[in-house]
Parts: sequence; structure tokens; C-alpha cells
Amino acid sequence: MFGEPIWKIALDFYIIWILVFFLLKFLITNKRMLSVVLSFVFIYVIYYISNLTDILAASQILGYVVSWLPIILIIIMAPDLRRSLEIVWKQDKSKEDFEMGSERTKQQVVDAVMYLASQSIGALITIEKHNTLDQYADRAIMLNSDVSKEILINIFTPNTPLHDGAVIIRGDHILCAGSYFVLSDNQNYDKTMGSRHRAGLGISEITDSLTILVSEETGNVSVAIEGILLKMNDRDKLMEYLNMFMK
Ligand SMILES: Nc1ncnc2c1ncn2[C@@H]1O[C@H](COP(=O)(O)OP(=O)(O)OP(=O)(O)O)[C@@H](O)[C@H]1O
Repeated sequence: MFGEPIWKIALDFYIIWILVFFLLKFLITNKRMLSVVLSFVFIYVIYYISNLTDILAASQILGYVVSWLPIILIIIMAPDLRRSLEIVWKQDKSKEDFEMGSERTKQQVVDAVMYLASQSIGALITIEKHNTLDQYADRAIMLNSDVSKEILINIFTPNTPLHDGAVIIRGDHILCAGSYFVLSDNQNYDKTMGSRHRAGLGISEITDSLTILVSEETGNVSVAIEGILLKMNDRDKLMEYLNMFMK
């Protein structure tokens, strides 16, 4: 290795650094994956010890297990791998593309949410930040309209064509309606939590967006951000969160 030219050694280290970085990012962003990987490491250690100490039957059985481990890992972790890849490959918007809504947009969103909550009309509104939500908008119904309380209320009115799924807001525009997100499988939340709230939580785990949820069942308003769900008891609190988020 020491006879090699310096650029080769540097490239070697760089590639290893990238691999280690992606591996650690995978593991840190997914606790379940971390525990599966730790169990596999444990099996490898036992296998290594049984090989070293010549425990024949055990090392033979463990040899079979170990040779199948990568495939077993991929099968078990397929949904988590997909989720983690989405985190790793999510695109950030360039500085020129990045826009946050105006004061008027904030007011319109809060007015709409408060009205929908008072009528117990279910809603899911996601506000984009740096990470683009294009991949979700592409599969939804594009609107590109100004944000207004009336349009938002109309979208979520039950039995209308756009009321299912999420609305995505980009800057001062309603980008689309009827967007579908990957549901969160966070075990810390009640197992009975419905798909609307799991979808809001899911998108907040993999992007830096903020999602406002109105429950059809209870009329409660919540905000999903950075993988946590927060109850918003009143208009002022919701406004406070939007002010912090849309800076
Ligand atoms: N993957 C998804 N992405 C976006 N929206 C979704 C998704 N799955 C379901 N929804 C929306 O959630 C609605 C169903 O909500 P559900 O009752 O299961 O959830 P919930 O969290 O209990 O909400 P609520 O308290 O309003 O009943 C659907 O009509 C649809 O509009």
C-alpha cells in the first residue's frame, strides 16, 4: 500500500469514507435496521468464535446461516431500505428555487385549518421546505393555484374528487392535491393511529417539510415535523409553529 501513488491512497480512503458514511446514515436514521444489523453482527461473532475453537457442528450450521444473511437482511429490511434511500437521495432545492410562503399564505392556511377543524373535516396539508416534494406531486393532481382559505376548504370537503390524500404547498402556491405519502411505522405512536396521521408523520420523517393534520374523527389539529406529532390546541399555537417554520 505504501508503494502506491498518493492519489490512489487518497481515492481509496475517499471511497471507504463514502461507504462508511452511507452505512452509518442508514443505521442512524433507522433504529429497527440498527437492531437487525447488531443481531447479524452477533451471529457473525459467534460464527467466528466457533470457527476459531473448532466447534464443528455449530460452525457448519452458522456457516450456512451466515452465507444467507445478506439476502435475509435485504428481504427483512426492504421497506426500511427504501425509506432510508429516500432520505439519502432526497434532493435539496437550490437557493434560487427555495421559497417560503408569505404572511398572507400563513393566514389563509390557518383560517382554513381552523374552519376544517370546527367542522371536523379531515385534512392533510404539507408545506415544503428545502427538500423537494416533486416526486409526490408528480403522482398527484397538479393545481398551481394561489393559497386561499376557500380553495383549501373546497379541496377537503368530503365526497369531492380531491378530498383524499394530501395537499402540498410550495411557497405561496398550492402545488397539488391528492398526494400520497409513505406511512410511518413509528412504534412509539398508538397502533390505532389512522393512515392520515401516519402519512403526515411519514413525510415528516424523510423530509424537512411541516404537515398540518385535521382529524375527521375528533376535529383535533396536529402538526407533524421531524418525525414527531404535536397537538395544536389553538390558532395561536399553530400560527407560532408556522412562523417558526416559514422563516
Ligand atoms: N398514504 C397516504 N397519504 C396521504 N393521505 C392518506 C394516505 N393514506 C390515507 N390518507 C388519507 O387519510 C384518510 C383516511 O384517514 P384515516 O381515518 O385512516 O386516518 P386517521 O389518521 O384516523 O384520520 P382521522 O382522525 O381523520 O380519521 C383517507 O381518506 C386519505 O384521504
